[in-house]
Amino acid sequence: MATPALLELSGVSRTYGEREALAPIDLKLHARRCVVLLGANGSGKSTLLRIACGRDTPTSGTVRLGGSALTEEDVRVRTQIGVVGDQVGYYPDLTVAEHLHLVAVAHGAGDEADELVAGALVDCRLDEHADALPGSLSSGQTQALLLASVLVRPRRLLVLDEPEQRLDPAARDWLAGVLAAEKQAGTALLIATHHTDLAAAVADRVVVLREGEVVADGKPDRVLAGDIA
Ligand SMILES: Nc1ncnc2c1ncn2[C@@H]1O[C@H](COP(=O)(O)OP(=O)(O)OP(=O)(O)O)[C@@H](O)[C@H]1O
Repeated sequence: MATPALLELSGVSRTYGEREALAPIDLKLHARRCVVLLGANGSGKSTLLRIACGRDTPTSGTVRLGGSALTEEDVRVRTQIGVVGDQVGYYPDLTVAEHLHLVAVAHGAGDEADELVAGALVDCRLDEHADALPGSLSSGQTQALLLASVLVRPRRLLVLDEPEQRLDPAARDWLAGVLAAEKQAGTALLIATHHTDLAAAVADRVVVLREGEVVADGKPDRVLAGDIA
């Protein structure tokens, strides 16, 4: 019997006023799999991601995570999702390590919090900045801190909106490695990006949006080669 999808969007659309930002879309995402959304500015990627992580309500359709309906109100279901988006959130008076420790404990970590933080600091190349205040980090290091923040918490799904932003090419390679390890560990990944290199490195499936419509959908090599229009 086929394994049920972890995340299932059925007939999901989003309209703002008269404007249809996202036409009805079906999308299934399984554990250990990565779907990457590509598309020009304004094509609907972030809209889809916000709905997929329960931060916005679709105009039509349903979202299910692990078989349960995902709604803006249902914290129990949403807590299984780690999100990296536009918002930069940290306590400015806590050090990088203290911030990560707080996030870990807030998500239920006990004695293992120190180990989780130490691992995320190394994985995100922040170990030399553990005692720095977040405000003193470079923009790329700040992006790494946002990623580290989702690695110290339990997660079945990561929803990442342009996780490569502010990262230099070497750091983008590092990011691809971290995301590959996440998949290996069983996490499902839904990512919006403008970097086809990242899509080629981590995606199992690439979906291209144009003005809210899916215009290509398939395996990365075929979609990125332009075989699927
Ligand atoms: N809160 C909102 N109110 C009104 N319109 C919105 C809102 N959010 C998004 N839109 C519109 O929906 C469309 C899709 O936007 P969205 O942010 O999803 O695109 P995107 O593909 O993520 O773009 P980018 O690559 O620039 O991040 C755009 O036309 C945008 O103006």
